[in-house]
Amino acid sequence: MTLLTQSSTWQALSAHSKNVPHMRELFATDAARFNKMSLSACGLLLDYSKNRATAETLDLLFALASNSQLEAKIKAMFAGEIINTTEKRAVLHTALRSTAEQSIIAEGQDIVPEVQQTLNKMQGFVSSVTSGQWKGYTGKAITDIVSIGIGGSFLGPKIVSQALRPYWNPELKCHFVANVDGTSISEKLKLLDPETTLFIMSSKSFGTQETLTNTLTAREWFLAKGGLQSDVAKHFVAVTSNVAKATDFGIDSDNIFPMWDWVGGRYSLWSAIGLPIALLIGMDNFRALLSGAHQMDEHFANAPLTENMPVIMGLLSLWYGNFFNAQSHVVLTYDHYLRGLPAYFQQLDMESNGKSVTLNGTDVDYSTGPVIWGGEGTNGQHAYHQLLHQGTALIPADFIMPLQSHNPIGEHHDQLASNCFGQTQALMQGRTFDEALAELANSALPAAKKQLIAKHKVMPGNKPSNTLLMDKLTPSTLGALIALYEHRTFVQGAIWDINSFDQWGVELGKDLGNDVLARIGAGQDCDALDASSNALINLYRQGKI
Ligand SMILES: O=P(O)(O)OC[C@H]1O[C@H](O)[C@H](O)[C@@H](O)[C@@H]1O
Repeated sequence: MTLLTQSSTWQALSAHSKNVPHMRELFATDAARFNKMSLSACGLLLDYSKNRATAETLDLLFALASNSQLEAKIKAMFAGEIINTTEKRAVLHTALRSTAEQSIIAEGQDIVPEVQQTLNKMQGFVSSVTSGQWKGYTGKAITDIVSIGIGGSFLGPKIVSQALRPYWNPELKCHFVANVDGTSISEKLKLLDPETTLFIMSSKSFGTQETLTNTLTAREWFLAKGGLQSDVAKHFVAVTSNVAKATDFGIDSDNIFPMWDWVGGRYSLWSAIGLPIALLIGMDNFRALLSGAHQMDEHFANAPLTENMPVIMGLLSLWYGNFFNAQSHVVLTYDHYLRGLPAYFQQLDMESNGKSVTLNGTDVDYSTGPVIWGGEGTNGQHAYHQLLHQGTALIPADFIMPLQSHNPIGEHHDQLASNCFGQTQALMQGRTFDEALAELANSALPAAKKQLIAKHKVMPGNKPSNTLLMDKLTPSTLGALIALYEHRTFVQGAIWDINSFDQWGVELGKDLGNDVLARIGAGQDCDALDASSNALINLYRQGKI
């Protein structure tokens, strides 16, 4: 057994998990439950009262956090200690949204000045492109940006841009290409004019196959359409921590925006990887996004554990995963602009906490990161919510909704809000057999049939949810919201004692993919691998089944 599961707090939580009353009862016996179990910070309000938790539950969870040295681990991250031990890196995405007055040391050097310099370089670039001063090779202003990148170099820019659509510069369009499937880039290129298109190649490593291949294809297209090699600098810029490789690739050194080893890919939208966002919403709004995240950093670093939003959310999710066998967690966004957020949180959390050994290499004997999934409300209510209400799996849910809409037409927003709140209520209270039977009182069905139908209409309730509200979706509230989930992920990784900042599983896929590519391109059929892989490669080589 690991020290964690042997600990008296863990054992106490395990025993306590069998004795928590149904939430209906918890609400019926405490009119102040919402007041006690809700919290405001950084423009967000978290209602966590619809959870299977009593004061004793929370005390035990906070004790678990304290015993896991959570506060010291938070300090270590902010202080730039090498907490990504397998890759020997500090984890300092928080430095990207620090104030210019702060001083943050990584590997013996204050990194705030270079963060500020890069922001200033982004500012100059954004103003040059959006003012029309930056010209394409025929002297025309840029109208279209194509952001090429994958993983963290794609999801952050894409989803934040999508979320902040009301703030877009109407003169500019942005397209995202991630997939190496030639269809993705081909369909985009069909829409574009090489004279007015600017490509941003985003790759921290500058070694990711998909991104390099898509960039080469974009460059070939540009040259085939009439651009000259000497025009490439006007149409291609890169964001990378590997400046040497980008220069070798042919990107003009003035057009390279740096990032650093101490920023993980899935935490990088705050760096120059966020350039497509900055181009679309302008630098002031981009800085407001950073500032919202910075406020959440301050809250996370300074609020006591019992009033700390990421800590509370992290602990409650861990409670269900480790003590109620919940294997997934659903994120439901009641705002069309936030429809991409579940996919963003999916990468953030699953790539971070999909681990099974502790920092010192011991196999864990508890479950770690759950499957994160979700979608936009209200659409899910007409689909997978059925399983949330009556399925056999316990799936804790986060409901996220702004109180004010950017598009306040008629009764739309009232209906959206009523669906959001109605769902959390239904999940919590469910419907008893007697209630279901009473609803059938006026039907003409025979008594036995009523009993049967009532049985099918029973919903156990007691399904946990958090509700996160904000006044309005703005760059600042979005920044705080994303940072909240980053830190929630950190809290869980810290308690599980795993490295939330490496991704060896993803790396293996890349290595084997390259090996298979070489075998596909070889002059002969493959017989060196397992029978299935050999057969699949050879069928592919033949081009038919
Ligand atoms: O930015 P790049 O170096 O091209 O990396 C892109 C992506 O590659 C890998 O798959 C990592 O697991 C991701 O976290 C990363 O964001």
